[in-house]
Amino acid sequence: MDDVLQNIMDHAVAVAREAGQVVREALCDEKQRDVMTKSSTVDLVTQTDQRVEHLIIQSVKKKFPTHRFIGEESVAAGEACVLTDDPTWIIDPIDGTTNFVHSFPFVAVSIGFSVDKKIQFGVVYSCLEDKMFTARRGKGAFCNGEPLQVSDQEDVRRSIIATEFGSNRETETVEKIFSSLRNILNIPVHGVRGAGTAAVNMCLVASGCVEAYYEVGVHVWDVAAGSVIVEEAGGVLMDVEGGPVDLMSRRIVAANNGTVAHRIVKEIDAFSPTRDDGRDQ
Ligand SMILES: O=P(O)(O)OC[C@@]1(O)O[C@H](CO)[C@@H](O)[C@@H]1O
Ligand SMILES: [Mg+2]
Ligand SMILES: [Mg+2]
Repeated sequence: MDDVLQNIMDHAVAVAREAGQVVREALCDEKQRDVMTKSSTVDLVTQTDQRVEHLIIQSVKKKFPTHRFIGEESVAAGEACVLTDDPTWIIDPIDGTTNFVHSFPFVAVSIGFSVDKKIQFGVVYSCLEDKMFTARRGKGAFCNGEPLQVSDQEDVRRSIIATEFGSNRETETVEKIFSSLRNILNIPVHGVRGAGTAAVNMCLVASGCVEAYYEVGVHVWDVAAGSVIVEEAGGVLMDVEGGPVDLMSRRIVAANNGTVAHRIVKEIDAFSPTRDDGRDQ
């Protein structure tokens, strides 16, 4: 299985690079950034998202015809979002579509690969920075081939915390997001940041320049690849209420260590969006 998995991962890296090239080219063409909307007027999608997901899935199907897929835009088009024990590619063709539309320079192709419902490897290609983040379970995390290591900071007061505001603008949700943010700022922490993509935020944790990232409202395709990259860089994952993380729950804390993660959890005003797999929370 070892060599087989490496072969699959090599293909993921190659197709992520190819997809990133398409995204970079599309950035120069207004038409390919024309905006459509999904769950809300600020949940954006472009034909480039759809084109890139199609490219990745077709390329994988040719080489690995029995594998399954969970792709953001396929799910938006009505496909089921179900994780089975079968080999499954979990794809966000463009993580940071809003950034892409505005040429804000953090845009990633995110590919996680799961077997037995466990993420085996993750590939995040931050294509405008030309940074290829990779991690295979048990084999370490890398950026452009250089090993990654989380920050050794234990004191949340000396930390940078990353989060996002998401695309749900219902009053109650916005209130909760700001309540968590206020609590965390008031700890106080050195700063709060957000790249506009969950995948890149997680790679920033893995790289050691951000101590923790948390968000309620992410989807499995935003965080599948990043989850193994964080863990392989020495970090930890947990639910926003401190229990074990569940990638379908749309809630995540990714941190450099348990001390920082648990401290952040204390300040999060948690809520439970509808799960990606439609099961009860
Ligand atoms: O829609 P996209 O561009 O793939 O996802 C981007 C994003 O909005 O999704 C997450 C919330 O769903 C955020 O972390 C992130 O900023
Ligand atoms: Mg995304
Ligand atoms: Mg996306």
